Amino acid sequence: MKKAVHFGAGNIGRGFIGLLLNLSGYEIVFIDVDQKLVSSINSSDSYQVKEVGGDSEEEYTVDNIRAINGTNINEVAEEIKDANLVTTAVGVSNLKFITPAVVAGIEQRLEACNTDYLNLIACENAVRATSELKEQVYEKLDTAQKKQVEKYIGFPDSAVDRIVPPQDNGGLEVEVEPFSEWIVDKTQIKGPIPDIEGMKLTTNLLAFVERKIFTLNTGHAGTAYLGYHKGYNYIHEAIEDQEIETIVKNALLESGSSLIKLYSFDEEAHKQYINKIIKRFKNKALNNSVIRVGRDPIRKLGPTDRLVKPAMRAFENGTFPSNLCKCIAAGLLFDVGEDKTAKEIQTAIEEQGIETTLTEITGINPKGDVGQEIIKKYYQLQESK
Ligand SMILES: NC(=O)C1=CN([C@@H]2O[C@H](COP(=O)(O)OP(=O)(O)OC[C@H]3O[C@@H](n4cnc5c(N)ncnc54)[C@H](O)[C@@H]3O)[C@@H](O)[C@H]2O)C=CC1
Ligand SMILES: O=P(O)(O)OC[C@H]1O[C@](O)(CO)[C@@H](O)[C@@H]1O
Repeated sequence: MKKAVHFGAGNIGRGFIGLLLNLSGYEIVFIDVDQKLVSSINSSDSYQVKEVGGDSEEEYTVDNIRAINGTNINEVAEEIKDANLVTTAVGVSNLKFITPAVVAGIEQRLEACNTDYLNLIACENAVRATSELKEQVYEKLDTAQKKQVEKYIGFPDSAVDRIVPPQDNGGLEVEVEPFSEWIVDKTQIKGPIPDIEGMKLTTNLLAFVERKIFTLNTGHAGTAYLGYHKGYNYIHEAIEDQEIETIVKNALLESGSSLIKLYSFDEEAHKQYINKIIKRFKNKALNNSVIRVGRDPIRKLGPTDRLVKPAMRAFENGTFPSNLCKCIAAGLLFDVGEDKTAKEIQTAIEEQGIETTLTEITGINPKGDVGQEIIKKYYQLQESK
């Protein structure tokens, strides 16, 4: 049986990548730092994945699973030594923490003269997350090792699209939306293409990953921040608010204006793509909380992330991003007490004011047209609270 080592046994790990690997006949070794989760996987033969909120609600059993605590680097390396595939869904900022185990696993393969091809695919919400992991891994390898790795080990980038909210059942079962899309860069795969059900291949990954992140994630973050501001608990409630739906839809059209130009997308097809995403946000069965979707606003309001990058691109391409500016302004007002970076933003605003904070978080010049618009919207939203 083929073996996949998957880092991150959370929502996407169990509810999407784990499911596809199981459907494709892989044994899955989950690596996680949450010991409770590790023990729970090891004491279960299987778990259920349920599609909710669609026309047909499929249910799947994922079996052939076991788990290892990610802090046991040697044990993880032993598994990578003879694995057929390595995948991750740990959160892009955690990739640096799995690098030591990945490097140790690669070293073990090299020492064992294992020349079977291996591909490592990061399934994270970021443009070129696998390339980021590859860079971190390469920093730790010497020239001879890198030469071998270049021959046998691929680091394909990918785009992952499936909404899987946090689960509150206390077990391993995961409820997911029916839609899913996993697109992998074919040009970066080493050796034969892994046969994975539901994994699509492309030679133009950047177009797909940017289309996904600067539409779905842009819209999700905007809905979360505007929804939180208006006192909604869930994404589906927020997007049913006509005012929020209009702002989010227009923000996606602003973002889309550059995507259409950059990647020659068909304008009508892109509008349909936006409409379908807004419909997915309306899935009541997911109970996706605005606090979770908006989590970590410092990352989500970063210069290359889902709101600021499309806003600046739209502006540079001649579309004024007033709706994206409103979403960014709402993000700066996301004062969720238990969210570490939301708190940091609020403290920065209190201590040094909105202008300096805006530049620090987003890289946007507060005196420029976009900066001025965000600040104006920030004060308007603050007053309307
Ligand atoms: N949930 C969703 O709807 C989607 C999530 N994503 C992306 O997938 C990734 C994972 O997201 P979720 O599954 O929602 O998060 P999650 O928080 O449910 O799962 C992440 C898991 O990774 C584990 N983890 C963290 N650091 C680790 C480490 N150093 N070693 C091993 N395990 C570690 C955590 O303990 C947790 O179990 C993120 O990059 C997210 O942006 C992408 C598309 C959709
Ligand atoms: O980006 P994060 O904080 O990991 O959150 C998970 C993400 O998963 C999604 O729900 C679906 O891709 C996003 O909208 C959300 O931002």
